[in-house]
Amino acid sequence: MPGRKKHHHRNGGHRTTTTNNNHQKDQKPRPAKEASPLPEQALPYRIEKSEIYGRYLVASRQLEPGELLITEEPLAIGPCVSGDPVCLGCYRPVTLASDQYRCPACAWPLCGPSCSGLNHRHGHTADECQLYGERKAAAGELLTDRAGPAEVRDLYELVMIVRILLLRQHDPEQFQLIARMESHTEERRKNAVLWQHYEEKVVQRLRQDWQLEDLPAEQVHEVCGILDVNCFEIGQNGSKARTLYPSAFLLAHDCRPNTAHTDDPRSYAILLRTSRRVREREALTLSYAYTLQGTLKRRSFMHEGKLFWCRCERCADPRELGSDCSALVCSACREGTVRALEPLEQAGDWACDRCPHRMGSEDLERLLDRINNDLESIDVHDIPGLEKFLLRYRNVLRPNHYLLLSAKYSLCQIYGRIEGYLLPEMSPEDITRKESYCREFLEIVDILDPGLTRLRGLIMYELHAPVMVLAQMGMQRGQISRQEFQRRLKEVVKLLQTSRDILCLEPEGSTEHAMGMAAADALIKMGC
Ligand SMILES: C[S@@+](CC[C@H](N)C(=O)[O-])C[C@H]1O[C@@H](n2cnc3c(N)ncnc32)[C@H](O)[C@@H]1O
Repeated sequence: MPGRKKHHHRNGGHRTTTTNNNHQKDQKPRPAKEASPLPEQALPYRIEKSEIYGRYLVASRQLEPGELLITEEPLAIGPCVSGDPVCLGCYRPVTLASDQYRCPACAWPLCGPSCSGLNHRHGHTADECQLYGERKAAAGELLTDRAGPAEVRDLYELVMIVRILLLRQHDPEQFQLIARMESHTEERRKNAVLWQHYEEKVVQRLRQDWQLEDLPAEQVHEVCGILDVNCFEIGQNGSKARTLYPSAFLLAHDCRPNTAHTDDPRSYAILLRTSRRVREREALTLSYAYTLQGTLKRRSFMHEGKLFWCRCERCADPRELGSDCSALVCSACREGTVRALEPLEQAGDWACDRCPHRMGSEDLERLLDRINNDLESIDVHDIPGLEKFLLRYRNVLRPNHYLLLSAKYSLCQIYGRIEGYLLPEMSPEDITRKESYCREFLEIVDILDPGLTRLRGLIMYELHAPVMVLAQMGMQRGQISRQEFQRRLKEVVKLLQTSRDILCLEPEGSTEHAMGMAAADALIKMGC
């Protein structure tokens, strides 16, 4: 699957938000109007409330893996907050060059005059275009190739906020569904840096530069909070957007969740399924953070954006449920393993299990940031670069460390798929390398993201090819017995069947669904 730009730990995951409307919270929560058309008593979940989670969903009966729980279109959608400009209609990348097509009325870049998102409620609407057109000098016209990434980011950040504020007048019912979400406004107000950022970049900008003086500052801050706490990051086939969904926002977070979600590339609807069996009354959970990140990073991400400290089983375990994906090699004795002493103490020390060496969490964070920057500077298609990265840090990080796994995941995907490394021209050593990276990665995904999850489906699909090719080579060269060949073939069939079953759950038109179909084809060709 060439074309991925970022390493795995930067991808995937979910983002969510909140509201501070206590009067609304006290009402009996009801599924939103766009939620499943099933009558309330037939829904596979119900809404509960707790001191810790606030509102959250629990299974109303035992649920089997792969059950579709929620499918609903977004209440609001907009570009992600990043320095990368996208089309306001379909969220695919655009440039800011002078020859980039732009909306004739408001001057924001678009992919082209026939973009499917033009005049569409999930894209660039006439209401938004009119407002931006009136503020051309404060918005669209600033988006040129002279604009730096921070300027571009600041302008794109405004889009979804403005879209939600426009709903106030144009669709008050829809706006109310968003306003009932958690915003954590009071806690956010106490964070001076965060509050100031939104005050300057959003509130003042909209009220002064955009001359929207009538916008109440409080309401704008509320919307910013709702977005930070409840947004999902979605996208297929190159498009990237953030969305608010009417019911899916209610799911609580867990770092080893029991649901998985994907989105329809045409309607942007979320499809949320159980990834494994869920007992009646068990909380339905998804991961707000990137599954393949270490505890320190996941917890600080959730604390900064979602305003809570995660205390799930994985976060509480220094070995992260046996995955050890935050473990380091001891820099003093070179033999022991360094792990958090008290993982739920964010500022607590990390210690070696063999010698008295200790490390403060701030030093550790600095070290991890440095290694992360190193990884990010390597192109995801640069096989020698990624291999060197693995060598450079093998005496610093344990093999399952999330930063090494991230590089290994990129390698799993590109070995066998790019020029110079296509399977027929790869050496048996390189094919074996692809196989072992896939196996190492799968072992960890089986622990941290088990069941019917996209990551498992993708990695199993990647693994079937080297197992098959090496089995054929071994047989041709007389290196393995017929019995061993049959055993390996059986594994290939199992891998293809599971990846087909997982990836065919992805929406039609997505790359993953196409891979699921390729797995199904391969099985037919093998007579299975
Ligand atoms: C997307 S909202 C979920 C719905 C929210 N509980 C509500 O009542 O609107 C995310 C918020 O739920 C709470 N939350 C979700 N998962 C949690 C967890 N594992 N531990 C503590 N709080 C959690 C936090 O307040 C978080 O900011």
